[in-house]
Amino acid sequence: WRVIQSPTGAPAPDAKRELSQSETPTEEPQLQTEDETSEFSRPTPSPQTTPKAAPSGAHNGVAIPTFTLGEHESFDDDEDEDKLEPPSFPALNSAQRTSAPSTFMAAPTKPSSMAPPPKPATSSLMAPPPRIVASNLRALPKPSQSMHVPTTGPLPNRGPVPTRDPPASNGSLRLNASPTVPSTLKTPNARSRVLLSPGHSPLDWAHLQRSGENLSGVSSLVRVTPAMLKHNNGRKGKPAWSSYQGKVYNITPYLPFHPGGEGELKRASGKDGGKLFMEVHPWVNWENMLGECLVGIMVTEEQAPGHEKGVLEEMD
Ligand code: HEM
Repeated sequence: WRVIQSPTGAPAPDAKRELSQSETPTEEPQLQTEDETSEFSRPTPSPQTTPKAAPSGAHNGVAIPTFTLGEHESFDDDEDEDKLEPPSFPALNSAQRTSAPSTFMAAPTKPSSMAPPPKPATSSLMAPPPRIVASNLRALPKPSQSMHVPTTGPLPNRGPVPTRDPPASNGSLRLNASPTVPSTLKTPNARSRVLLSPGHSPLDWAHLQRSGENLSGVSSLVRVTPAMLKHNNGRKGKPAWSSYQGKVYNITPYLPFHPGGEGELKRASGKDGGKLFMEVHPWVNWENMLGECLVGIMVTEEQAPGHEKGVLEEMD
């Protein structure tokens, strides 16, 4: 534990640095001087070199060697590198040091009794860092060329904005809209909910669907021809049917519950309402909303048996 003390009586590295800052020696160096004299039988060192050696490494006569080595490593580029003390290990009186008197007795130089700390760049366990050459640096894209995201103007190759915006209120505007431009962008009033009459909230509709009431208007599922669908357009007391993805629904009971208003919903009467529906609110689950209103499935005229016509005439 005395290995931190220099055999030449030179102060420890910390003491060197502190001395360079012109600090006044204290009483502690006296203890250090005595210790060094008895240990190495050397004359009392110069007062210029001894005073601050004790505070940095000796506490109650015990030097702490651990940080001394670390500091040597961390100050590789320090201008005082050549004046550094010998390493703390092995101990000054160890067999290793006595077998190498040249390094032990010589003036403070780079420690030769210990292998120098490995440098990461030359370690065999780590691949050396890639060389950075000027040509590589020039090959990197400039931020203004490829990394820059334009903040104004149209985004290239993105296509039209999908119609997942809030629905529009005026269907005629959407119908007149250009097919390449989202209709919702041209609609002045993008969202127009109607004021539903009392007892016709979405929750009321949910209750009605679960009530068991026949909302489809038919006793069993029927095969609906295009003519049948067109006929049931909600006019003149006829039910309003609308098809969606090959299924036909009776939208009549839902009309007063439709948040977009009866007028909007009636536009899908007697025909395939899928296109209109998807233009306005593709996020709405049609099949869940109108599950109890299911009338049947779409078939061709040839596929329609005669009794379906009977059902149609019944409803007329
Ligand atoms: C036939 C099946 C349909 C069902 C089940 C249905 C259901 C709904 C629902 C649940 C909402 C509220 C949406 C929300 O809260 O985000 C809504 C709103 C609306 N629907 Fe429909 N709809 C149907 C058909 C249509 C059709 C065919 C049109 C237009 C031609 C339309 C136009 C609107 C409009 C304008 C709104 C109000 C805007 C809004 O609430 O954001 N709906 N519809």
